[in-house]
Amino acid sequence: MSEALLQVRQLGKRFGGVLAVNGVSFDVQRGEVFTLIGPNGAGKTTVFNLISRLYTPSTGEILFKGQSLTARPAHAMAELGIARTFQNIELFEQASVLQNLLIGRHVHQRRSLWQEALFLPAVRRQERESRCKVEEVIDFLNLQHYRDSRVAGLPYGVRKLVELARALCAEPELLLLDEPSSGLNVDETRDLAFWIQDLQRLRGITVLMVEHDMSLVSRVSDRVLAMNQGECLALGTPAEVQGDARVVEAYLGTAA
Ligand SMILES: Nc1ncnc2c1ncn2[C@@H]1O[C@H](COP(=O)(O)OP(=O)(O)OP(=O)(O)O)[C@@H](O)[C@H]1O
Repeated sequence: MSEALLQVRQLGKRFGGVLAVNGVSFDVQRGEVFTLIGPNGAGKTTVFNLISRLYTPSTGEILFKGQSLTARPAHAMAELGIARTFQNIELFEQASVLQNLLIGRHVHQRRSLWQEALFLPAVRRQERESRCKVEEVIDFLNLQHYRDSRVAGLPYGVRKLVELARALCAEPELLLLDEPSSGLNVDETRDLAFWIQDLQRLRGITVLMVEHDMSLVSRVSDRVLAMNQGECLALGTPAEVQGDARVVEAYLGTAA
C-alpha cells in the first residue's frame, strides 16, 4: 500500500491534569472518508485541533504526505493542502458569500504589496484564477442564489455550506470536517451526505470528519475510529465499529 496521506503516531495531549488524548495512532489513506466517533469528552475534537495545529501535541507525531506537521504553525496548514470547517461556523458574517469565498483563496495568492498596489498582470491573473475557482465551487455546491448575500442573514444550513465552500476554495487535499451535521435538519443532513460523497468521488478529496450522527457516518465513511476517554477503542468499517461490544458499552455504559 502507498504511503498514507495522514499518519497519526502515538498522539497525546494533556491539559493540566486532564489527559484528553492518550497514545492515539491511525492512518488516513488518500481518497477515503475517515470518521472519528465517540461519546462526549472522548477526545475527538482535541485530535482534530492537534491535526489542524490549533494545539501542540504533548507527545507523538503527525505526518502529512510524510512530513511532520508538529513544527508547522496553524496558518501554514492551508498552504500544505489541509483545510477545515468548524463546529461553530467561522465566517465573516458582515461580508457576502462571494467575499468569504475569495478570502478562502488567499492561500493561492502570492504577490507583494507593490505588485498589488500597481495591479500588475500577475495580480490580475491571480484575481481571474481566484474568481474562476470560486465560481466553480459556487456552482458545485449550488450556492448561485446566495452569491451576493450577506452571510449574517442566511439560514444556518446555508451558512454551513458556505463554510464548506470556503474550505474548498483553498483546493485542499485533506478536508477536516468538525461535526458537519450539527444544527442541520434531516433534509440538510441528507444533502450533506451527497456533498461529502461528491467531494470524495468527483474531486478525490480525502475527508477526515468528527461526527455524532451515526446514519451520516455509516452512509459516507470508508472507515471509522471510535475513541473513548482519550484512547482508540475500535477501528474498521462503520458496521464493524458500530457492532463492536466495547463501542456499544462506551456509548450506553453497558455491553449489548
Ligand atoms: N482546552 C482545554 N482545556 C482543558 N481541558 C480540555 C480542553 N479541551 C478539551 N479538554 C478536555 O479534554 C477531554 C476531551 O475533550 P474533547 O472536546 O476533545 O472531546 P470530544 O470527544 O470532542 O467531545 P464532544 O463530542 O463533546 O465534542 C474532555 O475531558 C475535555 O473537558
